[in-house]
Amino acid sequence: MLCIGLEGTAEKTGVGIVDSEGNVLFNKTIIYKPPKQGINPREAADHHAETFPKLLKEAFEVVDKNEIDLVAFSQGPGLGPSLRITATVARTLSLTLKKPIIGVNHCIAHIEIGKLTTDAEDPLTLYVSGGNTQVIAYVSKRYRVFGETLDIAVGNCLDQFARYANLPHPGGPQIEELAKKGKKLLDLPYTIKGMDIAFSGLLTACMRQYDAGEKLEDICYSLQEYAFSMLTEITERALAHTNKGEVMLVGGVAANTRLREMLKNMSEGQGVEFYVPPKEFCGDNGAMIAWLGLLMYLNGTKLKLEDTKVIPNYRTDMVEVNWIKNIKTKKRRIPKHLIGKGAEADLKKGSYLGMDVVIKKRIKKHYRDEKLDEKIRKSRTAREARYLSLVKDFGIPTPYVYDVNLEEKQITMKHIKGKVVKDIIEDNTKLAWEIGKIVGTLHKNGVIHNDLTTSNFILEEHKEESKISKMDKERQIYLIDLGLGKISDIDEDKAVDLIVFKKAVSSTHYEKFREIWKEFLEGYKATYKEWKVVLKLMEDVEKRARYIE
Ligand SMILES: C[C@@H](O)[C@H](NC(=O)OP(=O)(O)OC[C@H]1O[C@@H](n2cnc3c(N)ncnc32)[C@H](O)[C@@H]1O)C(=O)O
Ligand SMILES: Nc1ncnc2c1ncn2[C@@H]1O[C@H](COP(=O)(O)OP(=O)(O)OP(=O)(O)O)[C@@H](O)[C@H]1O
Ligand SMILES: [Fe+2]
Repeated sequence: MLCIGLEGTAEKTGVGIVDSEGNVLFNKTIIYKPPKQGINPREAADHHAETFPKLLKEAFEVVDKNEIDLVAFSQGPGLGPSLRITATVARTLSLTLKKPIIGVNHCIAHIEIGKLTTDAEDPLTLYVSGGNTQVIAYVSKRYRVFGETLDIAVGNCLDQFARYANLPHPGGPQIEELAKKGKKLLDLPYTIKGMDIAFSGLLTACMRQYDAGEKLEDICYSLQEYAFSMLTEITERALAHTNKGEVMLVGGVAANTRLREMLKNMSEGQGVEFYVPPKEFCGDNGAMIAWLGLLMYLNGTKLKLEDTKVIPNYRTDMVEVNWIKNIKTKKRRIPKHLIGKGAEADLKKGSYLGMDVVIKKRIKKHYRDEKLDEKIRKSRTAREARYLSLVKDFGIPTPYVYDVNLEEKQITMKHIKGKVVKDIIEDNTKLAWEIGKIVGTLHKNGVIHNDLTTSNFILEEHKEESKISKMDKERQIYLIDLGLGKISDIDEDKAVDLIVFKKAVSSTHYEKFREIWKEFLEGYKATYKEWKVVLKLMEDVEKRARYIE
């Protein structure tokens, strides 16, 4: 069976033909070069209208058009005008050839072509391009987004900086070349919120450095080091969270050698495989649309012509996956001598003045520039120790800190005997109410956690019944992992704290998401009286990173 795929979500026009065995018979992409002020959606759409007929002619010179059995097109996410032209061309083609039509999700197409062209089977995927930045994993019948950008995509950040510095579009490859000649690491913002990330602060800071006359090579070097370390870190965080055994890098920015090197290095450190598709299949292309179209069609998806409307904000987790059947899942393994291995730290049991303790050591990350790595690990260790003590004063249970060693980047704290809330919350959603209360208390006191997930709460175990006094009967939930915490009374910071938690819950506890989120909000509202402002802002921030018509 042969499928022709049309890609046209933004400024690239792509046509590909793939057979049901996964052989790519034709694949060509033509990029629209935008004027200096950036992509104008109408002009990008005009480019598609001119380019599709040319590409189709070429494709049908390689494969007889009468042999085509299926027409697939990118239905979203993307720019409205571009998507509409692509859909129109696809409808016309389907009617002319009298063959069925199928609309596919562009982001998932990037992942599936990656799986086709590498040995990856069930990877955690970092998808980085001009329009998207997401960390995605397949869990329980859907591709779920564990982390993503809260503002602009990384490719967009690179392209916007390039334009500011008078470099041609697309900026990514230009910056990569210049970065090779840069040596000095500038001081720039490094923004991580749980498994989410933000780039606009980094972009503005680079523009200011350029205005101040810093060498362009050094800015490019620093921009790459910061942006790619941040991306590698959120991927590592999602890896520690999902325990997947493979990492894959896809999207246009996957062409970058430095980013590949960092992710490979991180994957080795976590003992998992790393994959990246050949360059032809990293950026937008028609073959990926054709291949996903085939997978869906052969597994029963049929689309009526009236259902071919474009979906500009088509989310990765909206797609019901029917083509993944028997999956061979590899798992990340935690070394035996540790009680836990997070994204940042190794956790070991120990003893301190006769007490049971946990030693949390932030280990060196060899993928990061050495100076940047030292700075991050030191400041987070100091911060975590400080905040664990600080929030105790608000009545929030945290493990007692016995010792802090900044040289070793190590904290010795009380060992909380119990279960991580992530493993038990689905059977006891009321725990979310308690978490809401803890977060409400933090916010009331002007503290932001910045890494709220159900892995960062521990429910203390019951002591032996006979030894329990009345007061002890109330089991306590302990808050841990405060390395990203900060003092702030800014409502937007509080809103982002909730977004981070919401996303962690919706990707991890999808079946109980509504109940957990409802309980959480009730606990939060009961504790923090300014909740209304925060919830309103949450909606605004959530909208920011989406495509709009
Ligand atoms: C919605 C869709 O249209 C959009 N497509 C897209 O952004 O094109 P893609 O081909 O996946 O990626 C282009 C981006 O990839 C960057 N890029 C290309 N080569 C690069 C390199 N060597 N280093 C860094 N970035 C690079 C470009 O600067 C540009 O931002 C997307 O996938 O989000
Ligand atoms: N004081 C403690 N007592 C008992 N177990 C703990 C304690 N601190 C951490 N742990 C265990 O170790 C795991 C990882 O700890 P933590 O989240 O602090 O590390 P991390 O590297 O910062 O993780 P992340 O991947 O969230 O960044 C926890 O989920 C928990 O299971
Ligand atoms: Fe793309």
